Amino acid sequence: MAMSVVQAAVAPARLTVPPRARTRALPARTRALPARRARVVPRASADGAAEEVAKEVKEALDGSSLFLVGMMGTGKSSVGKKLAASLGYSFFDTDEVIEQVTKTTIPEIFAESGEDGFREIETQVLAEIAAYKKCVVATGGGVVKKKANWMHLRNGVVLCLTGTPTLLAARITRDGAETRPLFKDVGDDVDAIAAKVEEMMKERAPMYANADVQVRLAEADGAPGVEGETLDELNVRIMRCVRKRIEDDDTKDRLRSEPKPGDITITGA
Ligand SMILES: Nc1ncnc2c1ncn2[C@@H]1O[C@H](COP(=O)(O)OP(=O)(O)O)[C@@H](O)[C@H]1O
Ligand SMILES: O=C(O)C1=C[C@@H](OP(=O)(O)O)[C@@H](O)[C@H](O)C1
Repeated sequence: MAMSVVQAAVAPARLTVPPRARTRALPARTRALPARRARVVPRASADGAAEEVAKEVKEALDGSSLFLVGMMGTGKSSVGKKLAASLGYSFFDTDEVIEQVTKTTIPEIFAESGEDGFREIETQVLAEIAAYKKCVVATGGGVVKKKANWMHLRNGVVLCLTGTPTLLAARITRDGAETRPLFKDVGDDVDAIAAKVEEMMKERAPMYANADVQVRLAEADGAPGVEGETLDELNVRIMRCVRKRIEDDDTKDRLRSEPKPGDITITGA
């Protein structure tokens, strides 16, 4: 049998999770949760809490995957690995899989095929990953822009990480803006990067709002742009948010229910 792009890209040990049944993978948006405003959940102490909350979230998710969306630098890849470890799920980073499959870097794909070329590969990779259960998937920041991608994201619970442009710009600057092709003309001035982040956030806000769960990153009191939470604390807080959302809505029913009109907003798809 021909290998899928995902199978070709990841180690066999990562692929012990059986593909989800066809009937669950196909219907677009059929498992959407209604749109919800951001919920503030108190800061979490990571000490000893991760295991307990992970057990409850795992039960509540009942095998559904968790898709992380959000702007560049919100930490989807970093915290995604922790979430997967806590839940005993497989971890995928769509950007990483794209680079493994194409044997090219993301900046090179943008340079050679433009953003449209990159988005085509991104959709193909997302479609394959979404066919598996029990995965935490860190997506690229622009995945929300394409309508077709939501069909795949809706195979699981979609969680959006948000942060201030100042915090995200500080992180992007630390990493080096040149690693992110959409910032290639902005330079490495942190204020210019923050302005660009803000502009992109405005454009994408209606699409990020479609996520089932919204989690806002913490900043240190009175120190904009300074981290206010460790990754372990964020990991626990995210799991609490997911658990709360699932409990509120009795996801066992909701994840399989028909969406209501207005559940999903896509612009520029
Ligand atoms: N909670 C955190 N505290 C400190 N640094 C973080 C945190 N989360 C992410 N980072 C850092 O921010 C940068 C962007 O994180 P990354 O996971 O690559 O984001 P994304 O995948 O959303 O683009 C990385 O350098 C990462 O180490
Ligand atoms: O926001 C975007 O459009 C993009 C975000 C990047 O991923 P991260 O969000 O993981 O940095 C990567 O997919 C590409 O550079 C485009």
